[in-house]
Amino acid sequence: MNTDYNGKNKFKSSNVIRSFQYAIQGITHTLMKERNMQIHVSISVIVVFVSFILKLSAIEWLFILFAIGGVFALELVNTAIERIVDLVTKEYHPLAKQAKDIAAGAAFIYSILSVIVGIIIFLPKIL
Ligand SMILES: Nc1ncnc2c1ncn2[C@@H]1O[C@H](COP(=O)(O)OP(=O)(O)OP(=O)(O)O)[C@@H](O)[C@H]1O
Repeated sequence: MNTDYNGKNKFKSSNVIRSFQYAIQGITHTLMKERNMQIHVSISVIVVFVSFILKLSAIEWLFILFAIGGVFALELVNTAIERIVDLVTKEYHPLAKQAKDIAAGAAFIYSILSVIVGIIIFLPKIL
């Protein structure tokens, strides 16, 4: 294990800027490799564009931004869990399936919630 007696990782960054760079690397990797993330980004661009056109209120913008940010964040966590599972085993294992499916379930629930938020905000304006 790459940890000392304090549980610190020997790869741990001591530099805040470098930590941000690693986070951006993680986001970029997910954007390049995960189809779901690419779909989220495409939909988010359209949603933000429509939000500007429809001149949302500040509260409506907050809901939209939390919906978009939450979906991105959960997709990143979901991808991280997929990577860890694949690191641990390439063989079929029921716990590997549970871990991946539960993480996917979390992302799915937030996506559904975001769609509902979108319907509540946009539908009355469009009708
Ligand atoms: N090692 C494994 N053991 C058992 N089941 C697995 C294992 N790896 C993946 N699975 C299952 O196979 C299915 C497909 O998994 P996969 O890793 O391709 O992710 P996914 O659900 O297609 O997500 P994404 O499209 O985001 O990559 C899921 O139900 C997952 O739980």
